[in-house]
Amino acid sequence: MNSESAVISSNKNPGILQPGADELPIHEKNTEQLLSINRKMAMVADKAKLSIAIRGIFIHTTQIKKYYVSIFDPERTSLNTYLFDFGPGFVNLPQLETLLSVKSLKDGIIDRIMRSAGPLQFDTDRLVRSGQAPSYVQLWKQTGLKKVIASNLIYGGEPMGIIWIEPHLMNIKLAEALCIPVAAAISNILAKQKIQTQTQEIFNLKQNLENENLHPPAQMQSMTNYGEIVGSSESMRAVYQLVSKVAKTQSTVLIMGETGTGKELIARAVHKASIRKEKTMIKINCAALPPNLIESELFGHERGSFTGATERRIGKFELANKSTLFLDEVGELPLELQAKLLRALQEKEIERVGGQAVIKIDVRIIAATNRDLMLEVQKGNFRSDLYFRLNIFPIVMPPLRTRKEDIANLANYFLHKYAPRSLKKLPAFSSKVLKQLTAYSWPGNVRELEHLIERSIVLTPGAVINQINLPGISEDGTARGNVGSHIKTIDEVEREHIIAVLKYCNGKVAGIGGAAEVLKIPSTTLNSKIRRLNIKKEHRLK
Ligand SMILES: Nc1ncnc2c1ncn2[C@@H]1O[C@H](COP(=O)(O)OP(=O)(O)OP(=O)(O)O)[C@@H](O)[C@H]1O
Repeated sequence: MNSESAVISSNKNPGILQPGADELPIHEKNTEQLLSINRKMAMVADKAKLSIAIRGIFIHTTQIKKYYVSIFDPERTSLNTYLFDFGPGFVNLPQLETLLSVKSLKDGIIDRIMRSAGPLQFDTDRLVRSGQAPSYVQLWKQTGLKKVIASNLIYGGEPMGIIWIEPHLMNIKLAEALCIPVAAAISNILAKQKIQTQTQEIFNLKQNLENENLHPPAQMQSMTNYGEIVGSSESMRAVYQLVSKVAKTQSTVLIMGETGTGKELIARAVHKASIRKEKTMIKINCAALPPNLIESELFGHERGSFTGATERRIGKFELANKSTLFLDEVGELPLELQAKLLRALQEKEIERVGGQAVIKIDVRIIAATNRDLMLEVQKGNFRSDLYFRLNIFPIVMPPLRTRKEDIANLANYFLHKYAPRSLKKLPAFSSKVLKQLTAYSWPGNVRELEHLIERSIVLTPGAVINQINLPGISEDGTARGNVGSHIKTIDEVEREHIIAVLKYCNGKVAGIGGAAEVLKIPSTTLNSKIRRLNIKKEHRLK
């Protein structure tokens, strides 16, 4: 039976040759061939080697001259050419790859192959003559592919693609048998590629992360590297730079700035970024204790060294050994103790009160003050030698009024910090309030802002904070004269309070839910106050 007689064609499926008629029995030679093919395919590690292996097998073993492999896209809606070899005359035709790709799988050929349990053989001329041939079949004709065997490439039970072979001297069973190792090899290569891509992605992400840690953007640095410190203004960025410069050294740091500007936070940031970070930073507030107790607090005392010293006590210097000692409000230290502190810093050793032994200490000092220490030196309140000893690496904290761009971020940060504590849903600031916050001069700096936000969360009934009481700031958010220079009269305070309550009650004076009820005064009294304090209708509404 010759191959021509194998063509059984119907009007329904023109050009499809039914398998069976031109098959030769698989004899021993074929089995040998298959074993060798399997072995070769198992060694293949990449696409180039696969191409060489297939060519070797096809051309030398089965004399196939033309073949190509198409692979489904992940959604299985198109077939893309993965590999093709049409012989020496076609190597310089890269467009073949595109032309052989298939966009619609329901073209009467692909869908049929996908449904078929085994390979199918196609007759190019018949398909073209039928007038229904897709463009890639036209290409078969142009490239001299007279017949094509197409077989599903299945791996792990999943269709991967199709292999198209010019069946020179090949029976269809052998073609089918060939597809199994080819599918396995392609699947291995694709899996390896996927792992390589993922490994590269992970490597890139790690690289990005390392780069970010080395050169963090300003906002990230303010929010993450230094933990709970908020602020990305230029002056705060300058502070972060100083922190990162000094942290890794052993230098004494002197942090200066008004009260509430975050000096302690910065001291903690320096400690946390230093090599001493594993040990707790020890803090002493030099203003919080009477002078006679500070010495014992700093250096410790022996039992019986003074009245009330019933036990030996370890001082902060000893506690801070191998760590950091934060001397807060160092400007308040009495002169006599300044001399003892200076000695401890110079000699790196201390003596407990009432003790004889000299104790070696390895302590890093960070001091903070809201005083102008140079001025205190001039006034004779602070020893100049101690000042110079402490002022090795100064950091000056900017007051909040000079970095207004940080106010909204700080306010939101405190909102997130305190709203959950009062079991409230996170409220938002009205734009009027944000304007007021920005206009205010914040003499108590960040601490004042923090307390105000905490209070406002408690006092705000709704989801929006649209009322905030700031001295010297008018309703529209503009500054009213010099902050702090104006002391409010009782009438002013009363007027503001009544206006606030009227707004809260939507302008209602009397009755249930009216301002008089909230203020617990008769509505007649409230009305007379409204008249006397010149509160107009427009003041009462939000
Ligand atoms: N940049 C900031 N970001 C977030 N919170 C801040 C910031 N600055 C200050 N705070 C908060 O404000 C409060 C006061 O800060 P801190 O105690 O560090 O100020 P200080 O300058 O040491 O004050 P004082 O001189 O009165 O001791 C603290 O609750 C602190 O957490």
